[in-house]
Amino acid sequence: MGLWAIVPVKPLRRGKSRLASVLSEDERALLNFTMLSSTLRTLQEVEEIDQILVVSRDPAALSLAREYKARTVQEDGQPELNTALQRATVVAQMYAAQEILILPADLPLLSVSDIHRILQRAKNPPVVVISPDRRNDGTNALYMNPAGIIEYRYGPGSFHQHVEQARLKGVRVEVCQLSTLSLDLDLPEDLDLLKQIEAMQIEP
Ligand SMILES: Nc1nc2c(ncn2[C@@H]2O[C@H](COP(=O)(O)OP(=O)(O)OP(=O)(O)O)[C@@H](O)[C@H]2O)c(=O)[nH]1
Ligand SMILES: C=C(OP(=O)(O)O)C(=O)O
Repeated sequence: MGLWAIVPVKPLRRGKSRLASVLSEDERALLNFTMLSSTLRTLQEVEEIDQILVVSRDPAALSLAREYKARTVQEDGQPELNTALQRATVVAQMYAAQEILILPADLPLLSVSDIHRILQRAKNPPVVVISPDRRNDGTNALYMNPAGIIEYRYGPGSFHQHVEQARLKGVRVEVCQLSTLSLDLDLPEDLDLLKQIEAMQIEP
C-alpha cells in the first residue's frame, strides 16, 4: 500500500542527550514530545503519505503516535537506530508498502513543502532521495522506492554512506538540499541557530 513514512523515536526522556549541557531532563522530554507531535502533524497533512509508522521502545511515544492515527512498532532488544528502522521497514513491507520515507523526529523546521520537494525528485523508480543535514554529514530525510532497496547506515557520515549504498545497488540517487529540512537539533549550537531563526520570523 503506497507510501509509508517511518519516524524513529528514542525514549522521550532519553533522546537529545547531547543537549544535556543546556536543557534539563524535563526540558528535553518536553522538547522531544513537542517535536514528535509536530512531525506527526506535518506528515498527516501530506496527502501522498498513505501511512505513518512510528518505531520506539517508549510507550508514551507510541501512544502519542496512535493519537495521530499512526501505526506503531514496539522496539525491543539492544537499542540501535538502523535495527529499529529495518524492523519497521519489514512491517511496512508486510503491508505491501512500495515507497518508504524515513524522517527522524528532530527536524524542528520540517514543512509539508519540504516533503513535496522530496517527492518531486522521487519520480521514475528505482530511486533513492536523500536530504542531508546542514553539515552534509547526517541524513535528515531518506526516501526509497522500492521499499528496502538499500540498507540503513545511520550514524556518523550517514549521508555519504547512504549515497554509497544506493550506488552499490545501481539505484539512481537524488540529493535534495533543503534549508529548513537541513536543521536537525543535535548540539547546543543547533538550538542557538533555531532560536535565531525563530526570532527573525517573529520580527515585523
Ligand atoms: N526507535 C529508535 N529511534 C532512535 C534510536 N536512536 C535514535 N533514534 C531516533 O532517531 C532520530 C535521530 O537520532 P539522533 O539525532 O541521534 O537523536 P538522539 O539519539 O535523540 O540524540 P542524542 O541522544 O543526543 O544522541 C531521532 O528521532 C531519535 O529519537 C533508536 O535506537 N531507536
Ligand atoms: C544518526 C543520524 O542523526 P544525527 O546525525 O542527527 O545524530 C544520522 O543522520 O545518521
